[in-house]
Formats: sequence, C-alpha cells, structure tokens
Amino acid sequence: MTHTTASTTAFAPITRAACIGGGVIGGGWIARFLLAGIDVKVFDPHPDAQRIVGEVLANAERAYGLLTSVPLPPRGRLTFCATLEEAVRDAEWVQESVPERLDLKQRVLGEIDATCPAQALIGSSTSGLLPSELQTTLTHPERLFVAHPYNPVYLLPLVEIVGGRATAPATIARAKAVLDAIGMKGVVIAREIEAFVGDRLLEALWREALWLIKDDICDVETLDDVIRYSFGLRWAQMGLFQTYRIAGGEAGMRHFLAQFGPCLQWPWTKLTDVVDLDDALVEKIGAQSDEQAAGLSIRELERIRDENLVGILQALKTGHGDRGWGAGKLLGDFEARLAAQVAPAPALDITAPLELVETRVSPAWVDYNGHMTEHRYLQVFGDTTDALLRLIGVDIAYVQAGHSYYTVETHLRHLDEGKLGEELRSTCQIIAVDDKRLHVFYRLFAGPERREIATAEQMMLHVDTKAGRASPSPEPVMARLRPIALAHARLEPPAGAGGIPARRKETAAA
Ligand SMILES: NC(=O)C1=CN([C@@H]2O[C@H](COP(=O)(O)OP(=O)(O)OC[C@H]3O[C@@H](n4cnc5c(N)ncnc54)[C@H](O)[C@@H]3O)[C@@H](O)[C@H]2O)C=CC1
Ligand SMILES: C[N+](C)(C)CC(=O)CC(=O)[O-]
Repeated sequence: MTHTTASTTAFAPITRAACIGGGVIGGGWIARFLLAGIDVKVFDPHPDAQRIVGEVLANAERAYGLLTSVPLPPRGRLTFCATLEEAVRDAEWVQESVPERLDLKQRVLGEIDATCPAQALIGSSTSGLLPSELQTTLTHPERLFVAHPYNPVYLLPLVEIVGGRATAPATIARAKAVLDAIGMKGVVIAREIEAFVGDRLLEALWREALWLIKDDICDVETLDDVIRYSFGLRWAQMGLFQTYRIAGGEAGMRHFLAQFGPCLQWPWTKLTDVVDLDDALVEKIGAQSDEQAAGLSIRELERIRDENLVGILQALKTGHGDRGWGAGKLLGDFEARLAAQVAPAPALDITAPLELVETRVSPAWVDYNGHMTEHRYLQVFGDTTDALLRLIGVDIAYVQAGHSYYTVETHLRHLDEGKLGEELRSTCQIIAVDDKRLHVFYRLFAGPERREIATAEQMMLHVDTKAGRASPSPEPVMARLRPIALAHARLEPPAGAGGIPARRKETAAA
C-alpha cells in the first residue's frame, strides 16, 4: 500500500456502506470497503466487536501494504454504531454478516429493510441460505441479494451474487458494478440453489475429507498436504475444468471424460453419505488440528495465509507473459484503474535528488536470510529508471515509436538489510547527460527513519531500437533532462559514486 505525494480521487460508485455483524466475514467486508475508500458504519452487539474488527483491519492493511505499491484511495472512515438503525440510516450498500441462522437473518434483514434508504442495496453474506427465503420479511425484497464472499474478504476477490425470486435484475447489475469497482469479482449465479456454487464444491470435498479422517485413512495434516502440494496449486490458477482439459492430453476434455468419467461410478467417492460428526470425531479432528497448528495462533496463521495469498496473487499478476492471469489479472486491472485515478503529483523539486519510487518489501522478495534478496534491490532501481524515463517523456508510446534508453552498466552497492514489509523510497541524482548517455545515481532508503540500504550507479544509452544501436536523444527529451541535470550539477557529488568511470567527457548538461 503506497501513499505517494500523489493523491487519489474517489473511484467507487458508492461512498457509504453499513456492515451488520463484524465477525470473521463482517470484519473482512469492513476492511475491503474501508481500503477502497468507502466510509463504513458497523453494528455488532458483541462486546469485543471493536477489538476484533481492529485486528482484522490491521491484518488487512498489512496485507495490502505487501500486495500493491499503487496508491490506494484515502481510507474510508470507520464508525461503530450503538444500533442497527444508526448504522444503515444513510448507507448505499448494507452487508449483513450475522450468524448462519435463517430466523436471525430474516429478522435482521427485515430491520435493515425497514430503516435503510430506499435506494440502498442489501447484500447477505450467507454461505448457503436461499435469497428467496431471506426476502420473506422485506417490504422491498427487490433490492436484496446474496453476496457470498470468501475468507479473507479483503484479499480473495470472488463474490457470488445470487438473486432470489423477488430480486430485481437492476439490483444484480448495480451490485456487480460496485464490486467490480472495488477490485472484487462479482460472479452472477444464474439460479438460486442452496450453497450456490463454491460451497457446493467445498461441501463435497469436505464430506469426503471427514470420511477419510474418520476412517483413519489419513490425518488432517496429510490431507492438507495432499491438497496444498498438488491440486490446490493448480486450482488457484486454472480451476477445475481447464485443469482437466490439459489432463486429457492432446485430445483434451473429451478424452479426459472418456477416460475418467466412469470412475464416478467406481467406489472412488462416498457420494452423498454424510459422516456423523459425533463428539469422538470432533475431538479427533480438533486434536489433530491443534497439533498441526504447532502453537501458531489464529492471527499468526492469518498473517502467514495472507502473505502466501499475496505472493500467489502477485505471481498470477505477471502470468501469461505479464498480461496477468485469473485473479492476478483482476489485481493488475484494478491497480491500473487506481493508478489512472491518481491526481497528478505536485511538481517535483529538481533542486534535490528526485523522489521517484515508493514501495514495500514484499514477502516474495525475502530470501532464506530473512531479508530482501539481492536482485530485488535492482528491481526497485529498475522501477526508478522507469519512473525517471516516464518523467522525461520516454513512455510506452515513445518506446513503441522505436526509441528507448537501454541500461549498459550498473554498479550496485548493498549497504543494509530491507526487512519484510518495510517501506522503501528511492531517489535519483543525475550525474551527467549528453545526447546519447544518461549517467545516474540512485539511493534506496528503508523505513520511516530513511536508512540508506543500497545505491546504484547506472549508465544508460539512448537507442534506436529498430536499428539496434545508440542514437541521439531528440530535443524534447533533452529539454526535459537539461534543467534537472543542471540543478543536480549544483549538488554534492554522491558519496559512493564513481563505480562507473566516464569513458569520455560527459557534460552536466549537453
Ligand atoms: N466464516 C467463513 O468462512 C464464512 C462465513 N460466511 C457467512 O458470513 C456470515 C457470518 O459468518 P462469520 O463471520 O463466520 O460468523 P462470526 O460468528 O465470526 O460473526 C458473526 C457476527 O455477527 C454478530 N451478530 C450476531 N447477532 C447480530 C445481530 N443481531 N446484529 C448484528 N451483529 C450480530 C456476532 O456478534 C458476530 O460478531 C454467515 O452467514 C456465514 O455463513 C460467508 C463466507 C465465509
Ligand atoms: C465454511 N463456509 C461454508 C462458511 C465457507 C464459505 O462459505 C466460503 C469460504 O470462505 O470458504
């Protein structure tokens, strides 16, 4: 999560949400909305509700800090309310996340419907109750729908949108638009059915898993290993059908169905037999699960889960030749929209080294030594180069037109460690420039105390990319570079520079 000198403008089609219930899922929704810049009012009678929501929010902020360096909109305002009515009074979206009991949800949804604005959308987080049954206590059932998220709501983008008999099509369309705008993937389920799509799949797997434990085929850790070392990895990026298409070999899905279709008739599954969750089985699973957790608290496990999810999302963002894939493409598209909403940064102070990049040490950047691994330093300096080039007009259009700068030499010094999650800032001082060469000195600072952790001195050449050789920079680029180079010529030469000796006389401003 980056807060640069630039500021963002509001981008979500709503600005006010209410969350009724602030437990595991309500807390996740609260974080998702707040971090998208939406004000949230919360009603939850639990005496510890504020603490619990605060802890979920802290985890969410930490995760976003690792997830993206694109500036987020200013965080929404969080208000805890003493009554449901107070929370929903001016909401544009009310999200109900109270415990999974039909009578309770019907009562709470009836109260929401009676007190929220006429235009407000009402989403229920239910994992499996039919929206038509949730609508029975509402005067305006047309604005109620199921918005079934996945835990943690602030990182996993999917929301199953399910309408009931009385839900208006416009409600579904508005709900989807709001979710899309806040970086979530609203998937509309064509017809209501108990447990929708995701939980029908999960329940089938869960049912088999419980049998396998009860029958002592394996313990909970073995079962989890079977998932996370195999198809769990596949599912995150291709789901079920596309994965099996590949498993059918060159003949694809039809061959897969011919080969493995019949095994559904074999004793490969318990089908719909439901295991009796008696005390003995509950205790057996509970004890194995305690052992598996090896003393890690739920919050610690949440943080480990979040870091892993961030890593997966980031990997998927660079998938398919950097075009992004699945949930990673969704993240990339969301970041692009956020970046486009960033108000222009105030004019840069060119009398000092340019402040060009703000980011954080992501989990994927940390190596076996527990700190930022060496090539990630160069990555940040590479991003600094990109920022400098954009500043002088060498942007994508410029590159597509056949010219660019290529780095021909780098002298990198690692001075200190970058720790997981630490904020990083890089600066750029132009040492010299002529019509073909750009000689720069970058410094990388970590943490609020701005510890200098690395420097990089680089020589870049302006090139004609089609001809594949150095070529003079055109005047518009030089016109942007010259004033910066002149201003920087008045600065002290950076300590640590000189790793790249000038091969011929460079001028501060050609
Ligand atoms: N936990 C999960 O993995 C998922 C849960 N869901 C759904 O989300 C809903 C909530 O589940 P969790 O967050 O897991 O439960 P939870 O037990 O963690 O939280 C429920 C919260 O509702 C509050 N609450 C109870 N009565 C209330 C009332 N009358 N008004 C306002 N707040 C009230 C409780 O104090 C509690 O904080 C359920 O419908 C569940 O099926 C959906 C997706 C995943
Ligand atoms: C266990 N559960 C049915 C509440 C799970 C869900 O509804 C979705 C999820 O996050 O797995």
